[in-house]
Amino acid sequence: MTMTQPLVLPDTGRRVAVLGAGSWGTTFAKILGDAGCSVAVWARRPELAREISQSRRNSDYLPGINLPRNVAASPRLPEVLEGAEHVYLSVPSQSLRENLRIVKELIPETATVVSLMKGVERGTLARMSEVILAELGIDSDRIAVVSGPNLALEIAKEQPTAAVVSSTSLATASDVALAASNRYFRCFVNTDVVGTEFGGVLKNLIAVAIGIVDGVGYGENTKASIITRGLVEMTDFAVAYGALPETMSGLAGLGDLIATCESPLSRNNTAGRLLGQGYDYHEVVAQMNQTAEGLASVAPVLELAAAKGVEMPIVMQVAEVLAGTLAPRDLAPHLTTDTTEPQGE
Ligand SMILES: NC(=O)c1ccc[n+]([C@@H]2O[C@H](COP(=O)([O-])OP(=O)(O)OC[C@H]3O[C@@H](n4cnc5c(N)ncnc54)[C@H](O)[C@@H]3O)[C@@H](O)[C@H]2O)c1
Ligand SMILES: O=P(O)(O)OC[C@H](O)CO
Repeated sequence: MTMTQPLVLPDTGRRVAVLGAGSWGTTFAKILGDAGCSVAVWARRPELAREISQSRRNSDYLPGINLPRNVAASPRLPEVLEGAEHVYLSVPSQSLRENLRIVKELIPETATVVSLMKGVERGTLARMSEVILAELGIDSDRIAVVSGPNLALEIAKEQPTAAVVSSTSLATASDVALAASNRYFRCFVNTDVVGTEFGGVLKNLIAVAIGIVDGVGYGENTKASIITRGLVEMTDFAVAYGALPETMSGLAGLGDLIATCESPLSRNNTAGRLLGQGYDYHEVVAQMNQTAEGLASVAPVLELAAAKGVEMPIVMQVAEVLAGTLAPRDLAPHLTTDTTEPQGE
């Protein structure tokens, strides 16, 4: 039996913790480390924790990327969370609640809790910040969310981009933005938590639609129509839930929509492409070895849309393709329920 080494971190700056050592958790740990923080990462698998701490690598998720020396990992939650000023959460959305129940007593009393996730919980229909609020029972001013055009591997290669940090407290958002901004990653702040979170959730669904038509072999007109009409659906939905329209035309809305729809690095886009190529839902899930949040968020988003009377024809068609009741080649942006509606507004 190989022993796991104790977590050793150079005391370079403020201590933060990242829970989840997949593509985004590890990339965000690098962002924080390169911004000067001392970063403890929770990796469920001891061998991954060892690779991160000893080789400064996470070769399964981020091949070829070197992590800074102020990032180390452990499978033991108490030593990861000890003294953390910020706790960044990057596990699959559907597993957040069960994970919070495990870590609740270990999170330092004054820590800010930050969601890096882009999903809605099935069953409760809760956004990730709402799950955090419900499970931890902390003041909403201690909760922040991060979202934007943030494809992990590009950022891990230090290609410059930006993100939005949102919290009901501007001071909390600014504090997180300061901790997470570095020479290749710039954080802007706002207090529109609803819009920032829903932007990240909804663009995943449109990216699945783009992947589907890509897999079918349709070209740029179809994709541009879906992106344009998709942004309308995203905005109608988010505004119905209290978001500011400008959030949807910013980094957390349009910005992330473009990045995710255009990139073969996107897992949602990839899952859609497999559907478009004729694989069914179960075959796609079996082929994906990373989290494609859009697949789980379709049903809760449609439930939320129905509750507010918001029409989402593209998301509805994605649900039908997933259910096997619509052929991928029949997914089309012109299949709105009301063709007299002004298009692209
Ligand atoms: N990868 C990106 O480019 C990116 C960018 C921005 C946001 N996000 C969001 O970050 C979140 C995490 O995505 P990711 O890309 O890191 O996914 P991933 O699939 O790369 O990694 C998920 C991690 O969670 C672990 N995990 C799986 N099931 C778990 C469970 N039940 N409990 C605890 N841990 C579990 C996995 O072992 C893995 O380490 C998602 O909500 C995603 O939408 C991802
Ligand atoms: O790989 P995806 O589809 O989960 O997208 C990753 C990020 O959310 C892009 O901003």
